[in-house]
Amino acid sequence: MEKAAGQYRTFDRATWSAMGPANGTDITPAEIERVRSLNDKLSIDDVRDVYMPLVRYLRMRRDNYLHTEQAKANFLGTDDRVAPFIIGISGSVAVGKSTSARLLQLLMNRVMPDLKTQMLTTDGFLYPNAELERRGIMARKGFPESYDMHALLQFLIDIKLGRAAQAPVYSHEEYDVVPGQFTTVDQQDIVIVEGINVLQTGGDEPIFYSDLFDLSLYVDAAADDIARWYEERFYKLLSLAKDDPDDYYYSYAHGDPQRAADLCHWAWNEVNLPNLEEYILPTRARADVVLHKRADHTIDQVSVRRF
Ligand SMILES: Nc1ncnc2c1ncn2[C@@H]1O[C@H](COP(=O)(O)OP(=O)(O)O)[C@@H](O)[C@H]1O
Ligand SMILES: CC(C)(COP(=O)(O)O)[C@@H](O)C(=O)NCCC(=O)O
Repeated sequence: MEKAAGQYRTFDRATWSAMGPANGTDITPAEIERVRSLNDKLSIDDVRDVYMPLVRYLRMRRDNYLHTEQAKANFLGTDDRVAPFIIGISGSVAVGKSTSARLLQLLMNRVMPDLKTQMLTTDGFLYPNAELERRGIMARKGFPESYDMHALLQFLIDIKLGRAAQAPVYSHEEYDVVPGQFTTVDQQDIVIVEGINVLQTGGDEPIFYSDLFDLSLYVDAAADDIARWYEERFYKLLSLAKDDPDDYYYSYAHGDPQRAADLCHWAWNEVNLPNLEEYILPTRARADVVLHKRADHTIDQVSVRRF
């Protein structure tokens, strides 16, 4: 699905940055390092020019949501606590969604200390490898059918109903879901959910799972740039894995370099790129805000959806 003509207003970085707060940001280089993913790039200028105006925009949208929900409750005569505001962050594998998600959590907690903001990823809802093997879809990890969409939908519904909700945890090092490990979301005001599938509809479920998101962001870049970032990250991960026998990449880090190169090539060309083209990019036109990255990972354009 291409963006409809006029559907978005696109701002270059200088114009967008003027919408930020006058006093910039007090984020420190150490905090930036803490949220930055391996091989991603993030600077204080990026925080000031792109993310501070974005946090202002998200805050305005959440304030409006709160007013609408309170007005609805008054009209209906209910005294329900306003449900958490759920923000989704989507985009390709290796585009840097996690950096954006962790940074937004940090900034929102800083700018709105009276509100509780939590961030989590959807990869915990991937079926465990044993189940992917049983279904014969091990080479489809990340595609819609590799997620337990029913569980993910129920998780988001529980959050909206104000119940304590538990998300399973995925380990990239083990390349599998970790048995018995969970992240709990309870009584938050804002929940940031990051994953390649957050703008998808959710298969045969009665409600569109994407409808549970109150606002969505899409991190966008040219596929050739993301392919290069994926490869650079792959070799950094390989180097980090060489001293850890439990890491999925350990045997690749020590074996024939061609075997490692083949894995990298296969994972991008046969799994992550087709997934981007067939299932992730087509959802971009539903995002409320699109952050576009250049080849050097810096954001040069911000598009805000008008309708
Ligand atoms: N094999 C791996 N081992 C350790 N960490 C990984 C591995 N693959 C990805 N990651 C990390 O997991 C996070 C999510 O990666 P990914 O799903 O590709 O999305 P994105 O790059 O858009 O955040 C990133 O922080 C990335 O650095
Ligand atoms: C776990 C992933 C599907 C990403 O999931 P996400 O956190 O974006 O929901 C992806 O990182 C992955 O493992 N893809 C399979 C092919 C590969 O090894 O890259």
